[in-house]
Amino acid sequence: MRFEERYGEAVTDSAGKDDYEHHGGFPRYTPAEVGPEYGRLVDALRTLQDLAVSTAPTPEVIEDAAERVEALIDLLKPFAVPEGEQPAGRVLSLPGRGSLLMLPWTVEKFDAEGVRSRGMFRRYHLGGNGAAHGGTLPLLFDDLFGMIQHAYGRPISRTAYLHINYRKITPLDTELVVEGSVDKVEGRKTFISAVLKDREGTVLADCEALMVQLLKGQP
Ligand SMILES: CCCCCCCCCCCCCC(=O)SCCNC(=O)CCNC(=O)[C@H](O)C(C)(C)COP(=O)(O)OP(=O)(O)OC[C@H]1O[C@@H](n2cnc3c(N)ncnc32)[C@H](O)[C@@H]1OP(=O)(O)O
Repeated sequence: MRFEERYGEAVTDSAGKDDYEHHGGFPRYTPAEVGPEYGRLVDALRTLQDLAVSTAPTPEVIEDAAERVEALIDLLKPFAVPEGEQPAGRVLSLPGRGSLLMLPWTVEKFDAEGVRSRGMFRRYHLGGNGAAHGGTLPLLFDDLFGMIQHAYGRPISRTAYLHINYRKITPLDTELVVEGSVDKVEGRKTFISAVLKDREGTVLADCEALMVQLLKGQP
């Protein structure tokens, strides 16, 4: 299957084709085929996360909610699968690639020249005084860097360091854009940088990182 068919319209012909023989001990990740019901579930769970950290229900409602969540756990538990087989994280067309851990951002450019993603930090990501938690920005950048590596055609690598400059407060519920690209490659080392901006183009944070290509069997 052609690369762009696997990853969708955000991908252009210049997207790299990496070699899975050099992915250390990582399982082979392939895009997941899911129906619209999967995106619906992830979206509902994200709203639930927002509500879980922003509501103060009565004890009766908390009891009721706990029972319903426990029922949901019982429903899903029998379908547990090993890493690499779950759709979460493997659906490029969904916000956060369908993973609840990732920021619910949507990739709009994915090629060898770089990756751009757009989205919002939500109530779930609150740090204090209306701003995104400082720890959520490295998550956004680190995941973006993984995609940049992939789009550039580099084998899966581990982040050796990640340096963030927090330039301005990152607001919640505001559309933002993050974009980055490979700066240089030196043997196993890939140097990547990216910038987070608001819609007016104000830089909120910038980040640079070193990713080191894994050796055969390296975890
Ligand atoms: C289906 C669609 C999916 C698409 C998306 C898929 C996304 C998937 C994304 C998955 C993404 C997953 C992402 C994650 O999971 S990132 C998870 C967080 N990162 C880690 O857990 C990494 C832990 N560390 C390690 O494993 C090792 O330290 C690594 C592997 C990084 C290097 O240990 P290794 O023993 O192998 O190599 P080396 O030490 O000989 O170093 C090699 C070279 O690098 C240079 N160096 C090293 N460290 C630093 C440093 N801090 N500053 C400056 N330089 C540094 C070093 O000087 C040397 O340079 P040189 O002397 O050769 O010039």
